[in-house]
Amino acid sequence: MDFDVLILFIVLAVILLSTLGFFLVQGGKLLPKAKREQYLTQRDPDDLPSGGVDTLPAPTEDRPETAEPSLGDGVDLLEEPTVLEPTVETPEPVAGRLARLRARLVKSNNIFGKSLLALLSRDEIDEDVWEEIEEVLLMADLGTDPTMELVDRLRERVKVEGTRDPATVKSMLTQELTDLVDPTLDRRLTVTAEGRPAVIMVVGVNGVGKTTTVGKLARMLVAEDKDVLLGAADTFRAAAAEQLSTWGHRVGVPTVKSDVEGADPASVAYEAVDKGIELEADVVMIDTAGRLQNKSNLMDELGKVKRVVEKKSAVDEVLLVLDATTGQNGLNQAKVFSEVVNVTGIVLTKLDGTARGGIVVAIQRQLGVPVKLIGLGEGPDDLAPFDAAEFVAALLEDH
Ligand SMILES: Nc1nc2c(ncn2[C@@H]2O[C@H](COP(=O)(O)OP(=O)(O)OP(=O)(O)O)[C@@H](O)[C@H]2O)c(=O)[nH]1
Repeated sequence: MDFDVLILFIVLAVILLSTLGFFLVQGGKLLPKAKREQYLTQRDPDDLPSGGVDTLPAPTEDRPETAEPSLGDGVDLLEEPTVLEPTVETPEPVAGRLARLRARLVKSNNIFGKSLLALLSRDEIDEDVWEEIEEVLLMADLGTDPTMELVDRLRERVKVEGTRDPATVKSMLTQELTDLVDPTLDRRLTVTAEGRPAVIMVVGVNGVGKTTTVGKLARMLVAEDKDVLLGAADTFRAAAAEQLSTWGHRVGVPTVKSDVEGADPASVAYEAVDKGIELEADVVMIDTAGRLQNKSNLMDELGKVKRVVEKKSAVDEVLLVLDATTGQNGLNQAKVFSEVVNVTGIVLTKLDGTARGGIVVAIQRQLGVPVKLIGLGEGPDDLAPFDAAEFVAALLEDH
């Protein structure tokens, strides 16, 4: 009898232990599985791999619980560590930046203004002189139509006013060039949005200065007391995300990035905007990888980045970064990028290294999109809002 009770007891114990074991294993899987499903349903259906770019892997089962469950595996939010606080820099105020940087513009572009002034001050302006004037304007990348228009206007005025005195010539040129550059265009950046962060995407071909521009612009916004968040959607170049977060750290701005090389840029951009909304940032700025405008798969990928972000928030600005030293080639880039992502403003970089300032006019004419910012050096505060009158004054400044 005792033996039977013992057998019964052992059988019951075995059943109890195996049931417990079953639930323990399930319990270990349930939470991550639920999390993974939640993660997958949060992804955009459009957010599929394309052109050799991988989607971010879903969280693995042994992924530790974190305070940021909404971020996919491989996407980190780099909160500014407190140890960096003492080294956080105070960027230069935006007002008066172009005045400080004007010497650079004068140095690189003054030859253009000087030649024009000299030619127009000649005692006699014959056809050869007008041809020379045309040449100077074309060399400065003003573009054919604006050059012809300007020469016609100048011819008319010289005929009517008939004066060669340098001060008058200068004021005439200032007026005509300023009209061409168009002071009436709205060049303000949209950096506020109602009830959500303003979203700025930065696009362009390789090496034009996109990441540098995002970094410099973050500094400008911080100087205006904006809370900024950066999204490193340039997942193609290994060092780009690091480069961007370094810019962010310098002014105490967090960066959302992926630690998976070649991760889906649309995912990173989406997570950045998501995090920006959660943190109630004023502005989210998304850096994208450089891509040639004739690579259709890469241009499609860029379109997708914007579309995926738009599932979360409107995109307020798409800034196309153009390298001023590449001259007319920038026009082709601008055309194609505009078709894909509806460019709202141009950032013209490296104007410190070229006498081709006329490209400002050519681009605006061709695209109907204003130049909003200009880059005048590699330094952290060498980016300035573009101002038509200041720009022309710098072109014609004596020195
Ligand atoms: N002189 C000068 N150099 C600049 C300016 N803006 C950017 N640069 C330099 O241009 C180089 C390329 O800049 P990046 O910001 O890495 O360019 P990117 O477009 O992000 O490059 P990819 O990601 O490879 O496409 C760097 O050496 C910058 O310092 C500028 O206004 N003037």
